[in-house]
Amino acid sequence: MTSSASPEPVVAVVVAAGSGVRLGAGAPKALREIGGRALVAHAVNALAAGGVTRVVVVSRLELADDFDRALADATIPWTLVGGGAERQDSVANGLAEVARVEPGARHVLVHDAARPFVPATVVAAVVDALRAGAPAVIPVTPVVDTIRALSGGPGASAVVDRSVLRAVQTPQGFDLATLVRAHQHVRSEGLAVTDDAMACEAIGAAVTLVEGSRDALKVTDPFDLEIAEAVWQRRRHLTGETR
Ligand SMILES: Nc1ccn([C@@H]2O[C@H](COP(=O)(O)OP(=O)(O)OP(=O)(O)O)[C@@H](O)[C@H]2O)c(=O)n1
Ligand SMILES: C[C@](O)(CO)[C@H](O)COP(=O)(O)O
Repeated sequence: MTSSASPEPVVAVVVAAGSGVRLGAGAPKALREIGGRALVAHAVNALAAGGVTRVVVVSRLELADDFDRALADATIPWTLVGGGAERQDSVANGLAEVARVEPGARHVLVHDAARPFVPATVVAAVVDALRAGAPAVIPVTPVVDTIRALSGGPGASAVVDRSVLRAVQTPQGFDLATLVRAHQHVRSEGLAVTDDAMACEAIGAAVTLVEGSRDALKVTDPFDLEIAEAVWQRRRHLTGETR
């Protein structure tokens, strides 16, 4: 007799509560539109295409009505919670909501709304590695430029071996209990982390790397928005999607 149990839910926290300072004046970054759809909606749909079944979107609550409209036709269920002063605080708020809406979840992804076009294959690779038992999984891409580290006096620098460097992306995937414990540790120790894998490493969890994609670029400044538009145009012509 084979089990017909449905696969376990895969929940994601989508962090969208940043100020978008580097992007400059205009609509909040997560609500900027490409192809008539907000970046946060593209990000949620990208996660759904990779197997995510529910999302908790962490936003600036004063923008809740705008997020409701932006996510009205999202392809999976979502709930909205308020963000915090730093990205790690927003993640912590999202994790608290995950415990409320999906109490049985064992795994969680954390994704930047600022990475709207992560390919489904990358999302699926993160989920697969989690299901294979990894406590923390991050997508990474090679570094393509020659890199120098600033060192010593003014103008001093030294080349760094780029073959051992990787650029880290999201969605990052975690054993949920591990990530919750990691964020408790970060908060109690007053640590600042720029991603959630750092938090898990701080409590000794091993971090597994999977192949990322340049399509998963983070929209940080106006140039990135132009690149993201080009990624969307390419996808639109390949898939015929109109939005
Ligand atoms: N307090 C914060 C800060 C960031 N983020 C989210 O974390 C992701 C990555 O952050 P970043 O690209 O730095 O976005 P911003 O912080 O908005 O950008 P900036 O630093 O230019 O203000 C974004 O989706 C952003 O919305 C968040 O939810 N809460
Ligand atoms: C989480 C992240 O996208 C991984 O590269 C990155 O650390 C976010 O940094 P930001 O300064 O909050 O954009």
